[in-house]
Amino acid sequence: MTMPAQTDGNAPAGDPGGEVLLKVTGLQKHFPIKKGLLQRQVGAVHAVDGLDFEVRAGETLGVVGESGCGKSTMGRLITRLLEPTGGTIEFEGKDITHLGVADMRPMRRDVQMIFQDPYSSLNPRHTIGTIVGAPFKLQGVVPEGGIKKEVQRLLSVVGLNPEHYNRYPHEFSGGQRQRIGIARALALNPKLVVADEPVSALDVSIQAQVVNLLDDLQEELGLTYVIIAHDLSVVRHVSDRIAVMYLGKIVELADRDALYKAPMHPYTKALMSAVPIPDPKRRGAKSERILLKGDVPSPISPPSGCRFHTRCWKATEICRTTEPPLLELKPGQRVACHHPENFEDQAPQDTVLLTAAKEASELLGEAALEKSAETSAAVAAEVSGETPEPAGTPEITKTAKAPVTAEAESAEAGETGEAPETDVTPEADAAEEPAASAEAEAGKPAGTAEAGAAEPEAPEGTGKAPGKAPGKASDK
Ligand SMILES: Nc1ncnc2c1ncn2[C@@H]1O[C@H](COP(=O)(O)OP(=O)(O)OP(=O)(O)O)[C@@H](O)[C@H]1O
Repeated sequence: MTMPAQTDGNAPAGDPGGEVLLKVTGLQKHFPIKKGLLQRQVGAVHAVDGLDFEVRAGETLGVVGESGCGKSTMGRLITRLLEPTGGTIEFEGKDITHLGVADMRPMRRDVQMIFQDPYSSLNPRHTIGTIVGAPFKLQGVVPEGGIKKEVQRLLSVVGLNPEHYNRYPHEFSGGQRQRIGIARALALNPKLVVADEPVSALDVSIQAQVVNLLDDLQEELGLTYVIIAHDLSVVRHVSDRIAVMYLGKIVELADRDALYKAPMHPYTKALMSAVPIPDPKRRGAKSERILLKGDVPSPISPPSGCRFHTRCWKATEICRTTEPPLLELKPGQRVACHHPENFEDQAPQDTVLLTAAKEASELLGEAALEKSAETSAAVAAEVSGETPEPAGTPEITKTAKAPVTAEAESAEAGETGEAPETDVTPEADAAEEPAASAEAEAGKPAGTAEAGAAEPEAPEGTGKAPGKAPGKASDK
C-alpha cells in the first residue's frame, strides 16, 4: 500500500509520509476489577498502558502482537467505542479523547471499523440493503440518487452483485459477508478505517481476495488504515509501518521493510522468526526459530521495568527495574529496549543476565545468539569507529552466558514464573481468537485466570458508531 508524498512538516522526524491524521499520546485503558456486594474496585486489567503513535494520511499501520496484548482494545479506543482511562487521541489535530455522543457524531463519519467476524457482525434479520444503508439513516445523510442507489453502488465497489440488495446475510459466504461489512464501513466515505482482524475468520483462499480488496479500495478512495492482525504474513503484505505490541505497550514501531529485515526488539525478533518462509531453497536449512519461554504475564499485574524481561534472553537488572522508553534509534524505527538487536547496546554496563534470561537463551539456537552478538558488536564498533570483533568474542559471550549474581537472582525471584515453554506462532494465536462482534467484544471478560473473577466495565459508546451500530444495535 503506497503512501502519498509528504504534505506538510507534521510528520515525525525520520518518518517519510503524509499529514498526521491520528495522533495518540500516552493512551491507556484499564478495565476495573470489582468484587463483593459493594462492587469495590480491587484492581485493574492494564489492557492498554501508554501508547504513543501517529497514523498518517494514506498509510496503513499494521498492529501485531500475541493474543491479549491489547490490540483490539487499542482499536476500539481510537474509534472511540471505548472511553480511554488516560492519554489523548487527536484526529486531524482535534482532541477527541473525551468527546460526548453529540460531538462525536460528525467524527463517526470519518472513522469506521471493520470487525473480525462477518458472521456475528451482520444482523441476520436485515437485508444487506438495510445493513449497508443504515449509516446514512443514522447520520441523516441522503446521498445523491437516494440510499438504494448508493448502496447498490457500494455493493458493486466491494465486488458484490447490486441485484442482491434484498438478500439476507445467511445467503452469503464468509468472504462475501466481510465484503458487506466493508461496504457498510465505506458508506459514509470515511478517512480512517480500523480493521480488527479483518480476514482471520475467513478461509485462507478467501483471505487474499479480501486483503486485495482492501488494498484496491485504499488506492481508489485514498483511505488510511489501521489493520490489527496476529497473522504476520497478512500484516507484512498490507502495512507501510508496523507497531508491535506486548502486554499493553508498543515495543517497536517501524517501517515494514526495516522491521522484517532487522527487527530491533527481541520480542519482534521472536515473532518474526515464527513466520514460515515459503522458500524451497531454504528447505533443510538450520532453523533460527526463537522459542519464547512461558506465557504472556497477566495484564493485571504486569512485570516491572520492561514487560518482556521475564521472557527475554537478553534481560539484565536494568530491564527488571527501569522501563525502556520508545526511542527512535534508527530513522523511522522506534524501539523500547535496553539491549536492542541489530543495534548498539543501550546499557552496555549492565552485563549480568537475569535467571530468566539465562533460561530463555538456552532455548535459542547458538546461531541466533551468535548472529545477535555479531550485529550488536558491529553496530557498536561502527558507532565508536573501531573494527568490529568477530562473533562470539569474549565480551559478548560473557554477556550472554554470564553467571547470575546472588542479588540479581533473589531480586528477580517470583517474577519468572514456572509457566510451560510455549512457542509463539501465528497459528497458536489464531486458535485463541475470539469473535469480534461489537457486543461480544464489549462483554468479553479478561482472558486470564485472575481476570475471570473480574467484572468487565461496560464499554462506553458501544452501538453509537454508524459503522458498527447499524448492524449491531439493531441486531438484538
Ligand atoms: N471489557 C473488558 N473487561 C475486562 N478486561 C478486558 C475487556 N476487554 C478486554 N479485556 C482484557 O484486556 C486485555 C487485552 O484484550 P484485547 O482483546 O484488547 O487483546 P488482543 O490483543 O486484541 O487479543 P485478541 O487477539 O485475543 O483479541 C486482555 O487481557 C483482555 O482479557
